[in-house]
Amino acid sequence: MGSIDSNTTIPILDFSLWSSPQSSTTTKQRLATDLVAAFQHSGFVYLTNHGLAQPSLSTAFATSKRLFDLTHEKKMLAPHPPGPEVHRGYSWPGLEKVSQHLGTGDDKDGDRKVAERLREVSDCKESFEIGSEANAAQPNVWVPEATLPGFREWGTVFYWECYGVAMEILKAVAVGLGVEEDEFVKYHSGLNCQLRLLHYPPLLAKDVEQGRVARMPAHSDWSTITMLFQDDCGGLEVEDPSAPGTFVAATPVAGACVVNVGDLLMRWSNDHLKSTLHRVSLPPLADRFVGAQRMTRARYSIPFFVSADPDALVDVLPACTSEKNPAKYEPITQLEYGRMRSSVQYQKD
Ligand SMILES: O=C(O)CCC(=O)C(=O)O
Ligand SMILES: [Fe+2]
Repeated sequence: MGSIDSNTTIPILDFSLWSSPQSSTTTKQRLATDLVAAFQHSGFVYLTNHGLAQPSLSTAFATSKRLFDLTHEKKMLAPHPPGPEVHRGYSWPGLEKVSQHLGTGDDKDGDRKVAERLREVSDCKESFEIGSEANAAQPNVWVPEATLPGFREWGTVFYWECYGVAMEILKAVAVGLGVEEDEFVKYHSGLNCQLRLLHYPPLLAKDVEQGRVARMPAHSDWSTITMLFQDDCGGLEVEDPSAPGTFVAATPVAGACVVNVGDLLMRWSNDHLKSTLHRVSLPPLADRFVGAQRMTRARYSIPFFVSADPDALVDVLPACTSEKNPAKYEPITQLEYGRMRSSVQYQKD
């Protein structure tokens, strides 16, 4: 499981140094260099003044709560379609893990036992996935308007707000790597990003302490980058790439967006930028467990996965290679890459 090292910090950068119209070229360049350095060393950064206004974020969290407060039956009016192809709509607690485990097919008895065990821990998280309305391959699955008025409109507008900020971040990454500002943006029309609402319901402290439940196990993201908004609960932990097995608490920083490198950008940059393992564990403070049946508090988070267009050809940037460090990867389209990753995911454990 590894230990937690709270002394190691994830850098905090003021993104207005990049995006403000008053910023000089030198200031922008410095921010871009610092951003790339953070992505190179930790794979994670906090951005303050990222450009998403506080009222918009407050509305996003309030909307997420309105959604998850609906009854199970109402949320199930927008179910995540079965199978690995389409990631849209509502995933009820336990679905994602169970379907991963049941996908292997070659050890039915083992699969069943794992699934049963996971059902016992089924309250670990629920999620709702939203994409671009233009993405015909991944059609959105909406809760009916009468059930959750305004949800569809909010989701559509917020998706594009996140996209706008993401493109500024990708421009800064490009400049920090010494390539054309639009090097990544040109492959990200916004068609293929994914907005996820996450709710981690309260857990019984003793179940957690005895290791029967987890919130989200360690993983890396498949995206180019991920932007993550989290409430003040805490629990996100990030592996220190220089000390594998050591996880650092990504403590909530008020108003900041956590941004991390995904696997696709790691490949694009010839492993120069790190797609770091991260997980959601328990809120760290003892005072968040209260009462006789001590429970952890609930947690809400909102990741926005910034993904390249399906036909984007992801080829290692020459700027990230040298004679001593040639390209480690063949060119691959985002679509092929995604397929390769989901087939591996469905085979493993
Ligand atoms: O909830 C969080 O803070 C992290 C979520 C996450 O890592 C993911 O959805 O990939
Ligand atoms: Fe993640």
